[in-house]
Amino acid sequence: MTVNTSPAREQRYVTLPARPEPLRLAIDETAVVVVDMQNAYASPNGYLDLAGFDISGAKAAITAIQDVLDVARGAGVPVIFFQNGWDADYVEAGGPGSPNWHKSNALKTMRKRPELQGKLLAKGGWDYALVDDLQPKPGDIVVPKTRYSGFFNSQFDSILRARGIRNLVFCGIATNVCVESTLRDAFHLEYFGVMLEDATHQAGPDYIQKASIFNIETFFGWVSSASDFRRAFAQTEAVPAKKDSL
Ligand SMILES: C/C(=C/NC(N)=O)C(=O)O
Repeated sequence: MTVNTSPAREQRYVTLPARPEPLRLAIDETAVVVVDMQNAYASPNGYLDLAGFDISGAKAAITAIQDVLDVARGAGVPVIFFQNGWDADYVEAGGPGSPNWHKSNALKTMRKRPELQGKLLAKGGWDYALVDDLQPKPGDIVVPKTRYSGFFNSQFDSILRARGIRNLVFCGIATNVCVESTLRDAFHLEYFGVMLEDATHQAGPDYIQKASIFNIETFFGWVSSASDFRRAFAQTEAVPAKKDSL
């Protein structure tokens, strides 16, 4: 039985300009991760907007992500969408025994405004849906999640390991919550995480975006941009397979 399903073949690499240093990535070991680009986080009258967060940067992030996905799909890089939320009865959100019940601003907003009950981040509803401008295409993967980190209680790690993915390119909303939480967990699980800063938007004031960027480039991973991602893939390097492995 042959266990390794990838035959020895040419390896393709890109060198992504990044801080604190450029990253040379094997394309076959890389995935793009789109975090929670749902109406809840990126549309007027979605959860973040209703909860009083400034979502004015979401439009620019959507445009940048569209460009990143265009490049990724063209290069055969897997695209993985996270979709954050809970069943319509909010059982998955956890009750008063869960810190999530106390910290989730979506749950708190619904308790404050009972007319919103059942609307925010509920599976099947408009708020939970991915935004129209970033709909998955055939071959993309959608991973539901119920907490900030995409690794927690989800299929994400198994999906990555089964495909030999080691490098994760992050975009989405919110930089300082689900993007950073997932990238931190990626670091602890030995994945290389890079965030495309202009393809993200924070939940909170501008300094929060800067704080996340500092954390990521100093402690947990690398920071690059959507335009550098495109430029890097325009200069793909092919390394022929070694003769003795043919
Ligand atoms: C504040 C918040 C952020 N989520 C995210 N996708 O980063 C939440 O879900 O409450």
